[in-house]
Amino acid sequence: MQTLSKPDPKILIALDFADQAHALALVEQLDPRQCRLKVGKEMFTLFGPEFVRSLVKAGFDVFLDLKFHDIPNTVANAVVAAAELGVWMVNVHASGGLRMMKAAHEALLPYGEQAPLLIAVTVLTSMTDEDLAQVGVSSSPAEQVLSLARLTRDAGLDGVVCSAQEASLLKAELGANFKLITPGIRPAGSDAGDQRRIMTPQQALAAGSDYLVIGRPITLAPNPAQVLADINNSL
Ligand SMILES: O=c1ccn([C@@H]2O[C@H](COP(=O)(O)O)[C@@H](O)[C@H]2O)c(=O)[nH]1
Repeated sequence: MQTLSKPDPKILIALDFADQAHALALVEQLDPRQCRLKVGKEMFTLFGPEFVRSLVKAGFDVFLDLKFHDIPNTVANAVVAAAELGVWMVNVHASGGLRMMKAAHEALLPYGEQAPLLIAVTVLTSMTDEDLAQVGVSSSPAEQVLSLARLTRDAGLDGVVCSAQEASLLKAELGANFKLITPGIRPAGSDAGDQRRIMTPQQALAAGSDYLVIGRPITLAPNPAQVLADINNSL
């Protein structure tokens, strides 16, 4: 008997809306086999866990992008709370340190196969050399991303958030199974906005990104479902 493998959509749509009805109108046009959804700080703060549960109930894999950064005990309890929501992926800040990341990883072990993927943010895709220098980091973004990605791997996490510009370096250094989630994706000709380390969807996938986070180029488009379909077809 032939077994059908579960679809593994590469695009994670960042739902960054101040209005829940607007977000849900977009979600209704989407198919969980074609994309996953990302809920970040804006929508979680406005609409809370109930909003996340409604997306999970509608059949979507949800990346809860709250970037936890706190003492180990607090972060461990926060990722457990995320697991209880049934999300597919959750994240912490790698700069919270090795002990913090290990505590988060260990807190999810009782969930076994049901645990969400646990990843760590390295250097925000909005940041340049100059931004890093202003917060006391003298390394380049690529050096800092690699150093934090190694720490993340040592803590036992599943992967990192980085820019696609660092993807080929990280795949070569950390191996194929260490997942790379890359925001800062901009289809050719679209506005970079506040993002600085950007790549097109096609370049990002070729460089080794596992999942592409795309927000405004899809959500602000007149026909978001068509833009999603066009990007998926181009990959
Ligand atoms: O380094 C990071 C980490 C997270 N993000 C988030 O991704 C989306 C990107 O949205 P766009 O509209 O495509 O710029 C957004 O929710 C960020 O909070 C990131 O951009 N960079």
